[in-house]
Amino acid sequence: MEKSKVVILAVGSFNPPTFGHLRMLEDAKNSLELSGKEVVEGILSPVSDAYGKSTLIGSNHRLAMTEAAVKSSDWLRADGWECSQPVWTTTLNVLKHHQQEVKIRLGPDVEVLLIVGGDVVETFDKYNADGSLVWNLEDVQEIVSIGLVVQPRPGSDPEETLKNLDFLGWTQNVNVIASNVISSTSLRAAIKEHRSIKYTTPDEVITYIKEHNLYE
Ligand SMILES: Nc1ncnc2c1ncn2[C@@H]1O[C@H](COP(=O)(O)OP(=O)(O)OP(=O)(O)O)[C@@H](O)[C@H]1O
Ligand SMILES: NC(=O)c1ccc[n+]([C@@H]2O[C@H](COP(=O)(O)O)[C@@H](O)[C@H]2O)c1
Repeated sequence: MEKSKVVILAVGSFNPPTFGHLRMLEDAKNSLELSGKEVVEGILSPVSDAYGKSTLIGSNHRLAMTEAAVKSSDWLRADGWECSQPVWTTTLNVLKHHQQEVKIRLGPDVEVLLIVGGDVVETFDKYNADGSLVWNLEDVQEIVSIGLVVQPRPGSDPEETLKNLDFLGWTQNVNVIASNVISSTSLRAAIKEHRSIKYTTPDEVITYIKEHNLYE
């Protein structure tokens, strides 16, 4: 049977992009592929300057750095649509934009899944200073019904937030993957199981390991 094809979308500041962002995407790809899906692309979408976070540097720099960050990847790409918008776009609408674009470019059956770190999930039920919710819960519900992948981060407990939201009856559709812990043991295990170790160690080390068939 043909595997279902998916694209993973990561939104955020990328101010600057880090190995943490890139590992999050590699881990999500590994996890989705273990569950029988084919991951055809990963998109990193820097937020527009109009998001208004005081620490944000210009999106021209954040997009250029994100493009540089994915240069050595054969499946990740930076996308400038969101940051070229003059107004801030909600994450649901960024997701919908890519759903439409991917259907045209890669085919009508290719799904787009959002990936976020645990810290973002923790903001799902939080309020802004003006008393409004940070996220519209209907947006979160729609994102989750499409399919959400979460990677916990140190100090975040996304499962607790999801449990609190579970009265809404839809959070079972969230795929919480293992957090990103880098150790030599975890790299040896990943190599044995044919999972990616990219962005855990320099590319030169990965090439050496491959050339010498180490840890197989
Ligand atoms: N090390 C990491 N592990 C898992 N997810 C991560 C990691 N670093 C970033 N992310 C996730 O990547 C997405 C984009 O994050 P963003 O660019 O806002 O980075 P950030 O590290 O949270 O930035 P800042 O420190 O400026 O708030 C978010 O979903 C965030 O949770
Ligand atoms: N309601 C929403 O759609 C919503 C709310 C807060 C953050 N976000 C997104 O989450 C990402 C991370 O934002 P923060 O760096 O503020 O956590 C950004 O891409 C931002 O656009 C979306």
